[in-house]
Amino acid sequence: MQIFVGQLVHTLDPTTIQYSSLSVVGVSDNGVIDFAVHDLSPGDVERIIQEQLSQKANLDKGWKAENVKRTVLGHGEFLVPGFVDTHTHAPQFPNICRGQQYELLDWLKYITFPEEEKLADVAVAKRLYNEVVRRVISLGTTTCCYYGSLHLEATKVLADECQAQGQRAFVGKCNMDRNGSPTYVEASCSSSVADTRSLISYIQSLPKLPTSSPLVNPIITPRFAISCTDELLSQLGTLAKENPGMLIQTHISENASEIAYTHALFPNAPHYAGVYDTHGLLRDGTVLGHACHLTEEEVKLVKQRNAGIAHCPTSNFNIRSGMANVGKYLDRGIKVGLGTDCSGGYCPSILRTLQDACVTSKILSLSTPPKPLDYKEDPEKLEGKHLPISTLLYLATLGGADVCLLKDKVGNFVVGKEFDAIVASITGDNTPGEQGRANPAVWYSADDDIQTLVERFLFGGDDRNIKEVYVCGRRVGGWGHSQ
Ligand SMILES: O=c1[nH]c(=O)c2nc[nH]c2[nH]1
Repeated sequence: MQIFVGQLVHTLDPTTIQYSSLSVVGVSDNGVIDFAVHDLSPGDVERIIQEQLSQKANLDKGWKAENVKRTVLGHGEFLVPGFVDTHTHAPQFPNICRGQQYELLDWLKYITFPEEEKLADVAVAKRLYNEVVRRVISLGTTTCCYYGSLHLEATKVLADECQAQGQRAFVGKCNMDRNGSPTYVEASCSSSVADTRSLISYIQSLPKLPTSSPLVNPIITPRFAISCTDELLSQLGTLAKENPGMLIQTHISENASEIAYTHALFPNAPHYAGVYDTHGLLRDGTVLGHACHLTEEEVKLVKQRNAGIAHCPTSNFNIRSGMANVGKYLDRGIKVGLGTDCSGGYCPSILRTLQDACVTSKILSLSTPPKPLDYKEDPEKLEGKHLPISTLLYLATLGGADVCLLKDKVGNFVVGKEFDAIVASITGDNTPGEQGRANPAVWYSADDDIQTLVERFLFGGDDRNIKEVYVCGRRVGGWGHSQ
């Protein structure tokens, strides 16, 4: 068992955040949160720990209290639930920061497809994916939805890396049997589906966590409607039907030219979302990347099907796609998480994505027409307002977990969930010559309360402020972590 003693923050729903200036969290050897007691005064800590340990010993006579490892956090340190990245492209990482001069369709043609093509070589995949997964973990992402390239063998390597480095992940091989480039497109619909089936079997054979949940999961990944023939979408719909609990990820309604092209390719579909729906690909566990320009009818359909949205604001700004109205989606009860969308997005950190989600909501709120003087604002509603800290942290953690159908497993520190967590630390020393873990954007003061520490971390933090990263109770990263 491990016990963490210190400050903590987590969310319980989109508008409920819990700060605790002193908590005790016990994590069993299988990685599950055994107890969590908050808002303690320092004099209570030892008594609470001893009560919990003796309860454990009473329940299990063979259990020994001497195997307990204690981690006591310092003042500028606190526990945050591990981040969930609901949308990123592992083969595109070498392109991070390139290509912002293009919009989506040209960006795919000139920047993205030529890079993804390189993954035909498994040696490239081995070098690249080791680095990608390591970097993503170092930024506090404990669960990640990865798009791979079109290649089966390279995508197996990506799954192997997540497994080896201990990251909870959903890994999919992109399906694309049309509208790629002459050298980057799948040979046929049948080979695309056959490779997808092989990848699913391969990933399902990887070892499980001590809780018997899988660490790495397959995810069905039709790249987007434009890149899939009707036949391919139908066959992927059949595959989805055969695997009712399996996640599906794709792009939707990202930019104006993409939407127009989709309508031209699928003239009989009622709208973009309808293309996926009519092929059985819009359901609970579908992760829709972007969703910047959904029509009212599409919003209703997404809610009806209980699909989730990966909000990718950094990418949406970078390649000038649009702004997703996350406040509206949350008001309608649609599941929403955050996606870094590298390399449309130029930063693999969910913290950066959270900051851009905040900016998106502020721009949308500034673009809302002024309200009449007698207008009564509904305090429960988020649409038209800037998103509060509670909602931003929710999107980065529990909201993402909900999108990935993991809400009952991870996303906050509720007893019975698996311990996916970050130990954040904002006490870096900025004295000249003492570079250490210093982050010049974060100003630490010994007077800071937990709310202030959290604000500083969310808006100024980076990997220098991510001291430890845990997945299912096992330390997998953070600075100072050796592999
Ligand atoms: O941001 C994006 N990145 C991609 O790789 C992609 N493919 C289709 N649509 C896409 N959008």
